Amino acid sequence: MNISIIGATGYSGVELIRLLQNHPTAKIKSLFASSQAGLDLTEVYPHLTNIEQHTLEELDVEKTAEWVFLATPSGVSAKLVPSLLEAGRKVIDLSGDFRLPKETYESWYNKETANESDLQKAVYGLPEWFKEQIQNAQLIANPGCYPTAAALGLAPAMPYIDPKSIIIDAKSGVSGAGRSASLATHYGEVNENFAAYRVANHQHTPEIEQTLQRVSEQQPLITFTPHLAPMTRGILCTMYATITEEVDFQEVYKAAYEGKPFIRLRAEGSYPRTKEVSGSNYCDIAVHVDPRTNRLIVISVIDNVVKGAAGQAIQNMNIMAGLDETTGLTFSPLYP
Ligand SMILES: NC(=O)C1=CN([C@@H]2O[C@H](COP(=O)(O)OP(=O)(O)OC[C@H]3O[C@@H](n4cnc5c(N)ncnc54)[C@H](OP(=O)(O)O)[C@@H]3O)[C@@H](O)[C@H]2O)C=CC1
Ligand SMILES: CC(=O)N[C@@H](CCC(=O)OP(=O)(O)O)C(=O)O
Repeated sequence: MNISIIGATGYSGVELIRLLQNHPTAKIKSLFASSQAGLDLTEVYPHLTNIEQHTLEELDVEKTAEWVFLATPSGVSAKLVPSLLEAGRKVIDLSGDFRLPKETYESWYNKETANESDLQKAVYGLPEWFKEQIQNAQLIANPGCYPTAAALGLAPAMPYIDPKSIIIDAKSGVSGAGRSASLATHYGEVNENFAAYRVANHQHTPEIEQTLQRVSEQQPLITFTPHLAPMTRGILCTMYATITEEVDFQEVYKAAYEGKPFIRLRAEGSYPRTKEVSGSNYCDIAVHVDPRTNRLIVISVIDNVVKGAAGQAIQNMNIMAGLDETTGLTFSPLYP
């Protein structure tokens, strides 16, 4: 399987490079960048010295291989994907451009996306819930990092909770914001610091609602509050919802995720931590029930650049290619 990565110099791009090294049938053929095109990969990432030898190229659709991963900022793939599909490529887009209906995307991202007919071609790549559709897709909209952690954590509970009562309190490491320098992610601003951001207007809100609606008969209305935590990798979501039907939630989750290799349902009432999934494609989930408030409380953790981006993208590629979905992804988290 010959691979091209567009946006290879970003954090998700370089994570794709790391993970694809463990893949038995994938081979990186070309890496494309934008402002850093023309440099050797090792000039941008010296940790890959003697491991990957590539010159970063300026994008040319003709030069892309059969499998294309787009790890570019929002707005870029909306323009590139139509010509990649036209050229017969199989495309996995890590950005938000193909995840939402046009109007919803444009109002939450404040930019234009592709036209309706191209948007219709995309399959939402959350394998634990949409594997069948992914098998036949030519274009995957790889889920966002927060939506992956939140939807995997809440989906099994949807029939038994009030969909309008959901509160998602999420914390992300700084790599979620990408590699470009910014004041918000500057060491002096993030270290020993902790803050909420984009309260009531984060672009992942409609994506989480859309997924929870697709996996149930419910119309959720969520409160989603992201926070920036002083760590490099990881997302932890603590999620609250009012219980409408008393069931054994541990059993409900066990049944929902049986045979799903990357979901690790932890003991009821336990406390998954971000380091326990760091560098891996696992999503660890624990359910708690608070009888005093009649609320379900779910904790879910992922590595934002692996299950939240590059790892999930490779899981999708495996499914599209008819391989076992775990191919090249069965390594342990990096601990401590
Ligand atoms: N970081 C994360 O945890 C997650 C990220 N994502 C999504 O994945 C995508 C990539 O994110 P991330 O890796 O963090 O981003 P980075 O900012 O780290 O990297 C962006 C990459 O895109 C390239 N690029 C920038 N502008 C253009 C352009 N106009 N045309 C082509 N290439 C361009 C850059 O190239 P150069 O260096 O040469 O300028 C760089 O390789 C985003 O859409 C993001 O939302 C999704 C889930 C999680
Ligand atoms: C910590 C941090 O800044 N995280 C980013 C995650 C963005 C992302 O993944 O963007 P998509 O919308 O393309 O999925 C954010 O909150 O915007």
